Amino acid sequence: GNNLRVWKYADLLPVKIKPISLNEGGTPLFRAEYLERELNIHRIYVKHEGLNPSGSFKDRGMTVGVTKAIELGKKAVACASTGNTSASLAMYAAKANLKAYVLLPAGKVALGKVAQALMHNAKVIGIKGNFDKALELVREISRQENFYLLNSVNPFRLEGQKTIAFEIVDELGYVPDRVILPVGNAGNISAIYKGFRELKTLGLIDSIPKMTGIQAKGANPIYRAFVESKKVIEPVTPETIATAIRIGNPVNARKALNAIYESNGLAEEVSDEEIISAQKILAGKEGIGVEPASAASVAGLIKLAGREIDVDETVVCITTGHLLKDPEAVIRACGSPIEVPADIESIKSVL
Ligand SMILES: Cc1ncc(COP(=O)(O)O)c(/C=C/C(=O)C(=O)O)c1O
Repeated sequence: GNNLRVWKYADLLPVKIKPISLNEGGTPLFRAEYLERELNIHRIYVKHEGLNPSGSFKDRGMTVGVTKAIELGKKAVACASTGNTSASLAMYAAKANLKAYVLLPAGKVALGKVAQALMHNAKVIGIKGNFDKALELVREISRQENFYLLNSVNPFRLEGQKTIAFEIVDELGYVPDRVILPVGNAGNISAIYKGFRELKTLGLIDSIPKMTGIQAKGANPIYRAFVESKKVIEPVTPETIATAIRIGNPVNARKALNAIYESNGLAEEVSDEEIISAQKILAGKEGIGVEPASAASVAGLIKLAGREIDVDETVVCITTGHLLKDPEAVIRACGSPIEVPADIESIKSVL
């Protein structure tokens, strides 16, 4: 079997059979020393979920969700996706010998994610519409075709993702003051909050971190609801280079706003420029390579430092996806490599 990681917490996961597992979870909690110095904040950790088998945190939800599909005798699984859910679904469905169907917003999914969904043998369908439309369609198609729907409307996805909270407490040995993460469909912030709430109910911890959700300025319905202290959102037409969180009508908005309010947390928005700047700092100064949407958590940290975040806080930023997911975004941000004649002089002229 696997070396336990997510399934170390099997007693808190709603699955009876042997799990479909690819060694998901157990991701590192890196100390962000450059950012601590720059922002003058006591402790900053980065939990790099890009180091999961498919390169994103989605694997935690899929190991539980796909195992549940087997338990329920399903023959096919499906999802709509901005990319990472589809990559993870395809990978776990392959392991489980299940048919996988994914709907993607055509032309708006990072190349690495499409490559994964294709090679892991999913039926990959691009629709001429946004993620929100794709989700609406895949819910109807799954009903008609009896596919097991594995978007985060499926509670078993959130059960797996709550293990992020368990690992943070296990690794730190205490509860951090704040957890900062990017928010798109808002499943992850809801799941992590649930994890902390369960630990508190079990008497294993006595405080809960301030859940701090970061959205792209162009896809910010939860941020807008938060600033107006609302419990429901107004959908927006999403636009951001952080295509993983290019979502206008998050299905878990109510749970996410509840998590933010109950934990005395907050929501913040960051521009595409702030996201790319944070992506470069993480890679160039901390050695942590993430895709644009993941860097939103650190862009939010930078924006909130000195304003909402106290200097003596211990903060955990969740970076949700690996840099390799979106190589084209890197070329756009850094430019292409310089090309020179193959001789010493030419090389020395550009060092
Ligand atoms: C890298 C990355 N960072 C953050 C998010 C936001 O998490 P949620 O707020 O739980 O949605 C996603 C989400 C991706 C999808 O929604 C999908 O793959 O369909 C992501 O891939």
